[in-house]
Amino acid sequence: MSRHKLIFLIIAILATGFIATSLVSYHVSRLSIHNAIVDSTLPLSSDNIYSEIQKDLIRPIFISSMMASDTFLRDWVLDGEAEVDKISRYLQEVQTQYGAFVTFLVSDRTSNYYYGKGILKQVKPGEERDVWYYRVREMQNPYEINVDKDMAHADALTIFINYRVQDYAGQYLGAVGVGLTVDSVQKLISHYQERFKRDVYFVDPDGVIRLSGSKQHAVGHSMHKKPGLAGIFQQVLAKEGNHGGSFQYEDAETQQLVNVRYIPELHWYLFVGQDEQEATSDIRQALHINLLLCLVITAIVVTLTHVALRRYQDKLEKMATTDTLTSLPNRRAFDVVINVFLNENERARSTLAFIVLDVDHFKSINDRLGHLGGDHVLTQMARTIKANTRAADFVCRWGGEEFLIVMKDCDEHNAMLLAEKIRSAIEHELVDYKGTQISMTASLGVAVARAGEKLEPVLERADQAMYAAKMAGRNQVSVSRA
Ligand SMILES: Nc1nc2c(ncn2[C@@H]2O[C@H](COP(=O)(O)OP(=O)(O)OP(=O)(O)O)[C@@H](O)[C@H]2O)c(=O)[nH]1
Repeated sequence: MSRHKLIFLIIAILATGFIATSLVSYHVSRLSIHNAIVDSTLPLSSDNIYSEIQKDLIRPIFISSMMASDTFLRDWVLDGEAEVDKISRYLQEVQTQYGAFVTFLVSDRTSNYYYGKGILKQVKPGEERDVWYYRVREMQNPYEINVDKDMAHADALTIFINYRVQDYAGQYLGAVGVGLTVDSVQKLISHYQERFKRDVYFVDPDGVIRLSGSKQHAVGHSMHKKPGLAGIFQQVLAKEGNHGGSFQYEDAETQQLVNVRYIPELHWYLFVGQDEQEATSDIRQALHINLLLCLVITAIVVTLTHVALRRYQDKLEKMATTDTLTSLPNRRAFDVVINVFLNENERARSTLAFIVLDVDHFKSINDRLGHLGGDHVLTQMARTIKANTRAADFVCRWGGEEFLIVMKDCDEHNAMLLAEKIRSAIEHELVDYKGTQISMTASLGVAVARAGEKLEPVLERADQAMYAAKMAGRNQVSVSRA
């Protein structure tokens, strides 16, 4: 497998592994957040809001019950409702004492609606605004909670506790009670909205939003005009017992989760919603960081692998093309570079010279010093040749005790000069081996490549020249003339 293919495979394996694990963990976290919101977070918020509302309503119920059983109030009605001042002062007093928004009394006998400032009006059976009174009059329960507009306070939306008043014999006398502004509920909604980043709003059975802390679900908007919510509202209404539940819908391409609960005291539905996208923004950020880390890790692994492979390959190439004894390039290295030399030579229309060098009587050196001694002499010989050639010349170990020198841009005359220089250097050098001084000679054959001449013939000529030098008595240079 090529290095590039291997690196591509590593990238593919790492990227697939990293992306798969990141995506799987993202989806698992998202699912668990989704389930947590649907199963516990939203129902819990809804429970909390509901219990806060109930808590807020207990005090006014208690005040209303106290008023309904008050002997002064009942006696005043039974005594013919004389001196309106007295009852309005009473109502005013209760209002300031207990911090109620409004206090009222409706007498069944006179139909008068009393409040802190006197008589507000008279209730009438056909009046839409007075429907509540006739409902209270007929009801079995001692009180009801009703959300309505308060006429005494410019039709402000008010939560009324309507308590039945009876005389000492249990005969119905009228209705009494207090009203609370919906401000406290509104504050509660805003508090939840800000603290838990949830949409909190109340919807009446007609689908109109009555109280809201959410900008998207403003007061007065209708559920039926909201594409995702309309269906949910229908489902809630269709459910038996008005129990509500958890739902989800798409809104402006984001997934919305909502919990709906019926608040019997208000006859409204409490909606607590959450944008799933917003709730999962942290894990989405974590996914992006994960993917970025994966990218960085993949890049590091790939770079390290590339560098390691490159070094290993270079080392292998060097090992394959270097002679281990002399550290000179070997014949394989010659095969690689010679084509480059030949091409360059042809392009430059220059001359390429070859020198084949063979150590004289090397067998006898081996015999005398042993094989290791022979190796030592060969290593030394390589150094001497290298020391007497230019950096641009190519020197390699050609075979056993044979060396080849290739010189670019070199004519026969210069090749002969160099060969002679090397021969002389070898002749005058004494190699020390374990205290024994060894002198050597070498025979060299020179051949210069003719224009267009192939490699084999010129090498053969250099070889023949070297043999000629041997034949002529060794320790000399011979040239093969083309
Ligand atoms: N120590 C050592 N000996 C080698 C190596 N390679 C070849 N030889 C020996 O070099 C010797 C070459 O001997 P011959 O080819 O007979 O030639 P020669 O003794 O040099 O005689 P002429 O070339 O005729 O001057 C052989 O005995 C080889 O075994 C090597 O790497 N190390």
